[in-house]
Amino acid sequence: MGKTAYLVLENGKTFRGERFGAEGEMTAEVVFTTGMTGYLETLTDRSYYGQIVVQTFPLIGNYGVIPADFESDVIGPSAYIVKHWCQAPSNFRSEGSLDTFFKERGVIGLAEIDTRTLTKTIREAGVMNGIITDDPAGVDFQALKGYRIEGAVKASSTKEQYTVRPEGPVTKRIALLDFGQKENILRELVSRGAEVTVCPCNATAEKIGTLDVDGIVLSNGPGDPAENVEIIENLKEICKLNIPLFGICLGHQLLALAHGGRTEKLKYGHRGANQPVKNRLNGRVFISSQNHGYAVVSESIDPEKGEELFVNVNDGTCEGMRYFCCPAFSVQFHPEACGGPLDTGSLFDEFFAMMG
Ligand SMILES: NC(=O)CC[C@H](N)C(=O)O
Repeated sequence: MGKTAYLVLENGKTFRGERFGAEGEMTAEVVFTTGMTGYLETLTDRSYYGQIVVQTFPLIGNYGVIPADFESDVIGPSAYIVKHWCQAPSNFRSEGSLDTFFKERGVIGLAEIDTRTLTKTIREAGVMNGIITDDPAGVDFQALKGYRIEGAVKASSTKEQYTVRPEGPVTKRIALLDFGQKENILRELVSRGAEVTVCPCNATAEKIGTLDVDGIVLSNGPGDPAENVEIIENLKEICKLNIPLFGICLGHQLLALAHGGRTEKLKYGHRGANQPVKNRLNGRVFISSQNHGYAVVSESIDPEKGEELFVNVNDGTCEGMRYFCCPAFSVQFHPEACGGPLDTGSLFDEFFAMMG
């Protein structure tokens, strides 16, 4: 049995649990994901920077730790909450248990939490901050309420530009702006024969112009999209290069902001592997993998500049845009999946077709 620790939410609600992984205290925004599998992809997704992730699926860790499934070389979430964690994982690819993995990486895990009640609380009251602590009576609620995720993209992006080449012949050259990218975006591009130059988040139009690329991809990433003022200004110039552009998740949000649009924070976001999205051009519905707390307000974009391409079937929020003023389209969900369904992977093919 692990040592007792607590999750205290900013509304005062307290949940008792048992520690695994690293010791210590952690304050962050508490969000839930409904993915039944794919916990390794979730744990290594840097878009969870500054967040404590709650898994609604009650048993996590049963297939152990499989590095080949990682979406980055760091743990994205600040801490991790589950109902049960599996102490005897079994899988031919497994290289260890969650407990050891968390201890090695200094990440706090909390198990035996009533994740159903916790999820309902967040769903009804909206996303809020929380602290994992051994001393629930000593929580400073003012500090807890004041916690904000800041500087997340800069902290997550690569500092140095680097290039990844395909094994076979190079079909296209792509610049990938790394805002905290998931590795599978890179894999999807390289597997289609692209030579991909991964650029730091603040790469300018001038810099991208010198790379002589056929296309530009804007990656996913953490935090409030509107906070990235410098990147949004750069994107306005990048759009003027008139090179085909594909934005994913944070990339989609930043592209909308660069087109004069607005983003809003959703009550509790979309995180999981079964979010239905509808293509407004042909009415087809796809099941998608998602992890976002903000959404583009599609009406805030000048209809002369762009239109909504995908909409969420559950709540009607914007899931994709296409633009008329430059060769660009973007999606809020994850066509690269990992975890989750591969239904929308063909969007990478559409992007390659766009590059000619
Ligand atoms: N996965 C992402 O790119 C997330 C985008 C943004 N940080 C949000 O929460 O909405």
